[in-house]
Amino acid sequence: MRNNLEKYRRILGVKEESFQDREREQEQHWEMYDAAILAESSSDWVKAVKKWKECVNETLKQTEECRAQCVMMSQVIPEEPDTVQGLYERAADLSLSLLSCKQMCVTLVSTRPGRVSAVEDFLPLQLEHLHIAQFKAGDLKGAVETLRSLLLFYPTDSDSLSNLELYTQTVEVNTEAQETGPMQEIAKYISRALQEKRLLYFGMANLDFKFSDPDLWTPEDIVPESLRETWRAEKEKLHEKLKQGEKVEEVDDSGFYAGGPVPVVGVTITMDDQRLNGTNRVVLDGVLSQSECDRVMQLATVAASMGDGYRGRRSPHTPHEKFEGLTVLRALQLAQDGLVNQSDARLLHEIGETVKVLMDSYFRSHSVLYFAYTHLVCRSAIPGHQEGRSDLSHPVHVDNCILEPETRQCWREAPAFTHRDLSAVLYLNDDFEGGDFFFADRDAKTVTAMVKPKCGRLVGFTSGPVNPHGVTAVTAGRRCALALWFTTEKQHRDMEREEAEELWAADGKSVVKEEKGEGESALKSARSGRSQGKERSKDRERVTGRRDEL
Ligand SMILES: O=C(O)CCC(=O)C(=O)O
Ligand SMILES: [Fe+2]
Repeated sequence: MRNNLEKYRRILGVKEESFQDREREQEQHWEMYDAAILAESSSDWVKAVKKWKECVNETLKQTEECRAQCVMMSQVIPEEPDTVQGLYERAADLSLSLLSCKQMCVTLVSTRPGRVSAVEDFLPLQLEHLHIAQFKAGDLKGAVETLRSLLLFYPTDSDSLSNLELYTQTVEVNTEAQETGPMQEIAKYISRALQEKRLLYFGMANLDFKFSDPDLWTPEDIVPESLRETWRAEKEKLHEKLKQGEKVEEVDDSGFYAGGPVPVVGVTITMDDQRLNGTNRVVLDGVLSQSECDRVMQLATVAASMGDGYRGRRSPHTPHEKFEGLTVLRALQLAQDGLVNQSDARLLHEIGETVKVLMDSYFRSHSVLYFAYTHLVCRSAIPGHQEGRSDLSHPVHVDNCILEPETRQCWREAPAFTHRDLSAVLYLNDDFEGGDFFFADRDAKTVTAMVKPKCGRLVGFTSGPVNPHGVTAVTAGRRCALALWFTTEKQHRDMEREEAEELWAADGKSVVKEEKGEGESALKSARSGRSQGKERSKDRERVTGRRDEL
């Protein structure tokens, strides 16, 4: 649907005003939510405060709009039910249904469009983030107000109580700040919710009304005695489920198993799962010789200056760095135009073949592996833009799903490249500052392992939720790496790579260079080992799948 909308937008004569995206209007709080998380990840606390406040207000607004819809719907009187009900029962049923509809708005508003599960405790979660951001931004009065609002949801929460003590004892807090009460809107929200819940639970206990409470914070004393035992048991079950979710998440169900052989002469395993504190991760050294690194670096320099930047954007991740990318096909086209050496363009292609052999062998699986996307990427620090910088060169992410650090969930859905199964990054140099690769926990904060790039070092891992990762800021110089992704889904194989191979084949040269004992190459055994060139030319059919890119 979204893709179609984009297509219509591009049709000649269609103006932006022709579109009114009603769905987007209902998604604004998610945009604010994402902006707030982003601001937090770069420690921009002032912005985070602003975005969290907007998010809380928008969430309350969306809730009101949803509740108004319930009122509209309730004005249509349903037909006479089959069951024989007295007038009072019927009236009670209708008004309880209205209340239940209003309560369900919590679930609707806290479910991202296109997803099935709601973010539990959505409003308390936002308040939790907000008070921390306020504290960090130095707005202690705001932090006290937000924390007191959060305590209305969970009055006995020990973490919140000790935070409150910390905030109110901080020297800079004046009496006015100390006496700040909770936000009025939140106080009203809670007291209205409690009134409604009381009636709904009464209906459950006495009128056989069915109601499923969308909140985790509902206090026990709201629930009538007769329902308490079942209520407690259900709550216990829910907590158990949430805990289970946390436990199983570290199991990699990708179907890949680290620990296979490394069948390339000169390549050694430097770090395995154990050294990298995780699952399905590896660091290999000796994949490229120094002169190979130099040749690819040279290619990057020439090609980048030819303007194959990152689709006109300076950097997709940070304004403090310049980001340049080059694909195999683009390298070949530049070679055909005589702008770079044919042999260097070909080297880029061949390195990919070696990496594929290594990844395929080390991460054992029953599936056939295809290239999904390959590009050479350089990140350069922009001089004069490094002072006081606290962001990352590449924020913590997972390659094939959208990581939501607050809930520790990872959503395997667009715009993530969901078909990516294995990721590999092959480094080319180390003459820059910063730019370390790191694995992180799903909270996107706890670093579990660091890898320092250097020529010929390859970091490989499964592309799913067990392997969140990022890159620290490049604060001086230029850091280049060849990033490769592999897929087990044939329809998502890299058609651009095949196009490049066709061009080479048309030139009367085989795609994979024959082994001639080039002397310098650490790539020897691999390149001849596993070429799928011939196989590819057989299945030439066009795929309609989305073109892969960064
Ligand atoms: O350059 C690196 O070290 C990692 C890059 C990365 O994670 C990515 O492009 O997805
Ligand atoms: Fe990545």
